[in-house]
Amino acid sequence: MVYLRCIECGKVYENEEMYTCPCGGLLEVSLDLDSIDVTFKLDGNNLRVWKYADLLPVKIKPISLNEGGTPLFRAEYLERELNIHRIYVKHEGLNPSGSFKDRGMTVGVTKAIELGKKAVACASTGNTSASLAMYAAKANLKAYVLLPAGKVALGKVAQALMHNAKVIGIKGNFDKALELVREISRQENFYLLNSVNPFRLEGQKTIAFEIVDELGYVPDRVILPVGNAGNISAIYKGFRELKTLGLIDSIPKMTGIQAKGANPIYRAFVESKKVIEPVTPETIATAIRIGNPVNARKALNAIYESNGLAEEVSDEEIISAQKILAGKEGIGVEPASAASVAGLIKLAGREIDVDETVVCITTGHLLKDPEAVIRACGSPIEVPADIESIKSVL
Ligand SMILES: Cc1ncc(COP(=O)(O)O)c(C=O)c1O
Ligand SMILES: N[C@@H](CCOP(=O)(O)O)C(=O)O
Repeated sequence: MVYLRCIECGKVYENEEMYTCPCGGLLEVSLDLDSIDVTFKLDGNNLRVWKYADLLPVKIKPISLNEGGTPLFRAEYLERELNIHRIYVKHEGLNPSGSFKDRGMTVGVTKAIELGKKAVACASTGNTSASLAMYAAKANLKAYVLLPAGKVALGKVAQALMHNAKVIGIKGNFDKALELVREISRQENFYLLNSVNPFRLEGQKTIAFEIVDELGYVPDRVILPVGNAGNISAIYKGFRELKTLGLIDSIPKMTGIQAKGANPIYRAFVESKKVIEPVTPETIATAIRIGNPVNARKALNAIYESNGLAEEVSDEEIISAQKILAGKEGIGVEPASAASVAGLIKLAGREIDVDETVVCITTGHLLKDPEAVIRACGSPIEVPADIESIKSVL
């Protein structure tokens, strides 16, 4: 049996079509882990989201585009430079739409079908909309997307448009778009697929399952960028479930990295608070340009309960980490994704010991934001079409 449980008042609901508790608290899916027969093996084989179907709360055949199974790269350059023995990068940019959101959408869109919904909707800084549009197309559902106009990377808008979503830009930031889409979804009976939807987050918890599956053990620390804060909450839940099932015996320190200009969770953490003060967000990492993260409470719980931490990084540190990943490790990520590695660089030698095993999650692909690349690297050199001219710039 699947229930939704309020993380604030503990009340439990059988109604699957709720996003928050009447008390205002966030809901999470509560699985009866004692009665689930776990048939998958954490043996490193057949990695993909639906390998873990025993722990995914849907009853019908999934709407799937073969999401998950992303590589865990050893980051040897960073290991040498930072003097940390084992650093891995889990490249979620290699999911079908180019971000980790696909893990959530395969479950969320399947749930939409199960509930008999005809349309899905989201607010987005870009990746959620690209993923929503792709999975809605596959499921033959209508998709509606609200974006902060002019603040979304071009690759992501292109994806949402081509996959047939109705894309609406608003003169406001992501937080405003989310407020609006929540109300519109209520009025129009759209299934809301932002991370306030607890079923979507169930898909994202498979990142934790895959890390253990691929590595063969539990890392000491997982570092990831934090925007609306669903992913850190979902991954932590994944580790918690494996521990409750007796499949692992420790949980990594969940380490959330925010951009300096969009850092409410970092601010709450440094003041040991459980409640955030929203900020007006601004950062080059548009994917995490979020000032009032909806999952802040879940994320802060994940950080405190796992003995993790929150850190902030500047836009310069983000771009520098993006260049190191691309130029030294061969891993192409969008700016927000590089925040995890920027955080690692900042915390190395301070908070992170030399013998820790660290997994950094890179959340989105380099090609999502080509304009950021040109700003960081400049445009290609142009020369006349002759050997001498080419040689002169080698
Ligand atoms: C590329 C990328 N990285 C990180 C994040 C932050 O994830 P979350 O909102 O789950 O904290 C997002 C979206 O929010 C994203 O698109
Ligand atoms: N970066 C996100 C912001 C929305 O987050 P969500 O997890 O609540 O959907 C995006 O790609 O839109």
